[in-house]
Amino acid sequence: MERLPEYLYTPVQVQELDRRAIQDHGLPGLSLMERAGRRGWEVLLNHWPHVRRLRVLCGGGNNGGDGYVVARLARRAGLTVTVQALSDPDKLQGDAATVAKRYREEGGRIEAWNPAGLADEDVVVDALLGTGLDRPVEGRYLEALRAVKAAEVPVLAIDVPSGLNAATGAVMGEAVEAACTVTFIGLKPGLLTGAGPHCAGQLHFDDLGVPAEIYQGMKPVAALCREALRLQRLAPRQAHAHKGNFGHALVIGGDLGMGGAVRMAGEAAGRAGAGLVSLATRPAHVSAILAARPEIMAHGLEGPEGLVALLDRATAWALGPGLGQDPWGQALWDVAMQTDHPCVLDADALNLLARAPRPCPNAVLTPHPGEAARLLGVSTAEVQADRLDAARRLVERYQAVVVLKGAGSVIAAPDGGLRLATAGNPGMASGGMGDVLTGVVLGLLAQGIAPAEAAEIGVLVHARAADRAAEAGQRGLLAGDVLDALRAEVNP
Ligand SMILES: NC(=O)C1=CN([C@@H]2O[C@H](COP(=O)(O)OP(=O)(O)OC[C@H]3O[C@@H](n4cnc5c(N)ncnc54)[C@H](O)[C@@H]3O)[C@@H](O)[C@H]2O)[C@@H](O)CC1
Ligand SMILES: [K+]
Repeated sequence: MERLPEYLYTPVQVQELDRRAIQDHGLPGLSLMERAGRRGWEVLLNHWPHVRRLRVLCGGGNNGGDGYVVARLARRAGLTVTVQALSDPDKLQGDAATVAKRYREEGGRIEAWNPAGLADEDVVVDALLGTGLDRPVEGRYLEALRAVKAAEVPVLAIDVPSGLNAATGAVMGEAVEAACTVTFIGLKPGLLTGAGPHCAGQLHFDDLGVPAEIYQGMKPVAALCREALRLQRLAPRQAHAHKGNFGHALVIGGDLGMGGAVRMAGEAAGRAGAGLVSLATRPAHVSAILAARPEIMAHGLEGPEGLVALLDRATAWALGPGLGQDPWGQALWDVAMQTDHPCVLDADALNLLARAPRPCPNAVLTPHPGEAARLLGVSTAEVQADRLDAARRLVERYQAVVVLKGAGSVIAAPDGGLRLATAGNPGMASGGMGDVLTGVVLGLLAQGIAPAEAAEIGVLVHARAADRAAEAGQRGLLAGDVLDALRAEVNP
């Protein structure tokens, strides 16, 4: 992926930035639009250097205006260009009306929307709706979005894939699934989470040359996970380091039949650099774990007795992988939740927490959308409709650092900080991936990294390792493959 700016702004904020650039800094809106269209055209040529036939679908606002600029440049370059307007082009206003006129003055024609021949185009430019989307798509727009999808033609989306809510990453009825998107002035969070990564495809950014001052005083709604933080916190070790410097990680979980989860979390904690790793699990799992991973100290527990001593020795602990919600897991939960070392709560620990909500100021919670829904008492669809807001509400309710997993993981901290991960891939949708993330975050906590930073770095390390492991293919990627790839990511 292209290098993207660190800070994210909502569509409404981007419209305000746009206004500042034009009104406060005297940048003509028309030159911004011309530059947006030119960047669109450049990205298009870069992706599809052999394109001959182009369909440009233009909406009735300024996003459509960007489309007319692309169309004009494509005609000049000798392409066969069909422009179709979804709203009456004679009702265009301002800069959009001007660029449509320029397009016509060079001999370009504007047709009404018509799906005929769509599948024969080399590329479709989606200039229907951008940051001005304010309601679910319906009518002609809906028909067009469906026809584009059905035609299976590659799409370049201008600014935002039409129909995607760029604030939240939710689909407003129907949305374009673009091969790539070129977005302007501010990176919008909806492009990076929920349905956003799927709809946007490869993301390109251009600030349209607006001066840095316009961003001043505008508080970003979120930011990307910091690569620089990963490099800083995972700097090379000192030559005289010993294992006591890197903490003792304890993973609690693995009820009968679920020993794999706790073992993977433990291994991940070790791969993330914890000095020592202990597991507290059902006695039935101990010998298999020791045979496979003799570096780990595996303790068999029939009940909570003995857990206090293990917790006392740990620098940080994680509860949840394979824990179950039966009396065994519940009893371990009751004991562990008395201690105040930094911890990770995952899987069934989150389900137990949802049953008896309480503040967890030392914890990192790592829910997937279903667990997040239970923690908030809402549906999974409601969580996915606005993942940033769901993460924020989880922080408020549980006073913990929260990692809301799923495409575009969101990390939310009690200080109000929101971070988004751009690394990761759909190969990660397989069993055990969450256990590995739990272990990575735990391993970082054990080394003394503060919870919010451990969550941010942990998500980055985990996703980057998954991307590395997926070089051989996403389908069939196993959590164990990600485990194997972790070491390269914690030694940057
Ligand atoms: N000078 C500027 O303002 C610039 C604007 N830019 C482009 O302009 C876009 C924003 O322009 P606008 O504010 O005009 O907004 P849009 O072009 O995104 O859309 C606004 C129009 O769409 C309608 N609309 C909203 N939701 C709809 C729906 N669900 N179905 C059908 N119609 C719907 C609105 O009523 C309005 O008429 C950006 O995304 C970007 O592409 C760029 O050209 C950069 C410069
Ligand atoms: K668009």
